[in-house]
Amino acid sequence: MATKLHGASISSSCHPPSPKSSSCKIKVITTRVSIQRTNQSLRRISKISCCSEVGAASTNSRSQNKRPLTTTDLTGSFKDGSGIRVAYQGVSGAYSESAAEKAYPNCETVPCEQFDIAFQAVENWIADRAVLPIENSLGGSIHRNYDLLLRHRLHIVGEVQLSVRHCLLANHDVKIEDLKRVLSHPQALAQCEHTLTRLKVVREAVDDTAGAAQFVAQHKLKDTGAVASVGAARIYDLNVLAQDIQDDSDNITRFLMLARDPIIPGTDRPFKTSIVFSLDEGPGMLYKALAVFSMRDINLTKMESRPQRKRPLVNNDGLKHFDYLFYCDFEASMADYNAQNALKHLKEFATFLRVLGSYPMDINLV
Ligand SMILES: O=C(O)C(=O)C[C@]1(C(=O)O)C=C[C@@H](O)C=C1
Repeated sequence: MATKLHGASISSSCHPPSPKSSSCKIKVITTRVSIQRTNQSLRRISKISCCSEVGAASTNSRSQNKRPLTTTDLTGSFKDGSGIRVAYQGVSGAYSESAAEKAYPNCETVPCEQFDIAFQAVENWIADRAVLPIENSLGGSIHRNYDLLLRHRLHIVGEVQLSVRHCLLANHDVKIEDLKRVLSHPQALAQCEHTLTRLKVVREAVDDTAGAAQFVAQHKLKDTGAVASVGAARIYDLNVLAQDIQDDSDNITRFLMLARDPIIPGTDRPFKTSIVFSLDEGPGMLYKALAVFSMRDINLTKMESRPQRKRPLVNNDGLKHFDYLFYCDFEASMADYNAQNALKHLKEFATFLRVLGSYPMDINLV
């Protein structure tokens, strides 16, 4: 199983690949990730270093053997995910890993201890993509990840909707009535509220669903179960005591795919764009902001407001108000003039505006 990346494994002192900086990065990876991984990274990093030297005048034999970049180098492997390393929060068997595999079927998944580490793994070129759960049809928004989107500089390059079917897992000789405690990710516990209330068990939140399964198995617990996937049951050799224990059979989590660079938005298929903005305080300000979309017939699919962490309170004529950031998804590509005009219009009065990404909509639910 892959080693989980943790905070200390990511050094912010290493920067995007250049022939000079890659040795520094390799050192970081060598100490933390499995040897096999390191070799793959070495190959990848040396390939990138090679590319960055294309065209440089040099007479040594290494330079003479270099071939020019082709379109396939730029796009080929990213199509089916082979050669891509995708960072996710959790351990093997987490739903985020399944989301990564749905988006990039042949990718190499990189488990990370926290969401923040997954972002840093991409920023520091340890991974090529990060996958991030952002909202669930039963549990709602994953607020922390909205905050992380703004704190980091990654771009949204895709979305994946995954049907999440939770199981109640326990060690092999444990019966459902033996359970006094159930471990899982807080979102998963919230999604199984009814079942867990009926069982009268104590709920304990842990970092991810598969991590809960791993803990129960490793410690051979007899009075504790885990809410996790059927895949996690297989990986950690646990018994499935109950299947589909989520409160509603339609339990869908939406994940975002993040990369260092944005993709070029297209108009060949349905696209979605995610933005974040802030406004001055005053009557009708949000109404005015949303009107830039409605007057152009652009459909909004999601709206989320989060307090501005650095200045939560604004002073308005002696009255203090919370100052908000508005996250908004709309159904249009940034290649579309209509969308460009809407944002130009919004920018005229928004106090802050950032496009988080323009990416193909996921229309296949798995
Ligand atoms: O713990 C996991 O398996 C995750 O991938 C995280 C997560 C989440 O954060 O929402 C993903 C999907 C489910 O909604 C439950 C948990």
